[in-house]
Amino acid sequence: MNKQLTEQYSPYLSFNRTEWSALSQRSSIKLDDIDLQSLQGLNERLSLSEVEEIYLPLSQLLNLYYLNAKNIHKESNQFLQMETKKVPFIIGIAGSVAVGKSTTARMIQYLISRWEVQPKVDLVTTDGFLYPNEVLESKGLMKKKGFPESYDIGKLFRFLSELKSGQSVVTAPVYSHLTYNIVSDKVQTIEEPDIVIVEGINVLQPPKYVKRKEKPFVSDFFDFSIYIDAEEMNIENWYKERFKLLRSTAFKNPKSYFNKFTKLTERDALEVANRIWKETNRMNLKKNILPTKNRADLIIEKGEGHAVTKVQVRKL
Ligand SMILES: Nc1ncnc2c1ncn2[C@@H]1O[C@H](COP(=O)(O)OP(=O)(O)O)[C@@H](O)[C@H]1O
Ligand SMILES: CC(C)(COP(=O)(O)O)[C@@H](O)C(=O)NCCC(=O)O
Repeated sequence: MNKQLTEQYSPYLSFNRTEWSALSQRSSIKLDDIDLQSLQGLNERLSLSEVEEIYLPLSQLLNLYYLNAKNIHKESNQFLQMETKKVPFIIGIAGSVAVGKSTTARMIQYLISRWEVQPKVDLVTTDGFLYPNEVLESKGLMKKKGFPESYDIGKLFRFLSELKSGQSVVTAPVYSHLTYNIVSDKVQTIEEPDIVIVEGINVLQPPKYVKRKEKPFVSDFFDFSIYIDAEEMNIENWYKERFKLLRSTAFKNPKSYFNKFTKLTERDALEVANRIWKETNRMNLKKNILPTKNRADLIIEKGEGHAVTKVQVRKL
């Protein structure tokens, strides 16, 4: 099929970088109104031109979806003669380990908080819904961290149901990348949010590990979902670069689960990163994450240096 026909039958509208970044001019949110230092503080590698050209238009599009969702919520409740409770707009962000989900989520959180309506926007990562290491060990799943079976998906459903039923205070469990485990005595408290961003590798996955078939998809609770994608080679490099960086920073903390790797030579440490990537993260990407890409409302394709090359938006 030629390109034009493929696009005609695709459920997505496709924008190359030039087309998408031209939308930046149409955005009512301007980079001048944004505290650039705070934005850069989110991730020192973040290029501000990338924020302006790619993430400002994205934030503007999310703003349209948000305002419309608020309207339809109010009007349909009036029609159904139901009380209109404050219910948060939920954005899901999916993609491989190391593709940039947390960075993108923090950036979107920041940009949303600068909207004229100044919504209260919270960010939750699904890491917190992993089973604690003790449980993973007993189930023989330590090398399958991040695979569907390593998450307490029932707990994630309960959390999302509480949010979507308008419960004013909701708590989420917390994961520490330092100890590589759930922090049993800590929770993240979310109070009266307008928007919640739920970021994680598993957020677009089907409920295949739930015994009762009638369980919903995690994404049934989302008002908008984003999948971040890149060539596997790039993601692997980003994973290894991050591993190298952490080795010279966070891993040095004696409390770090990975502290033992600081004692290895650079070559041996990279060998470990290589093994973890191949045996766990790459396998998970191929088997469980990439197949969920076409469930997203918007797909971001990234190339070298995290530069966005293409954005696809589901046709309405
Ligand atoms: N837009 C971006 N520009 C530059 N570097 C980025 C960007 N997004 C992510 N990174 C870098 O890529 C690596 C993986 O990003 P991270 O957000 O931690 O991924 P994930 O949450 O998907 O595991 C990190 O080292 C991060 O600094
Ligand atoms: C906890 C995670 C599954 C979550 O991934 P993230 O949402 O941070 O991309 C991942 O960071 C992880 O620990 N994967 C297992 C193998 C590894 O140590 O990378």
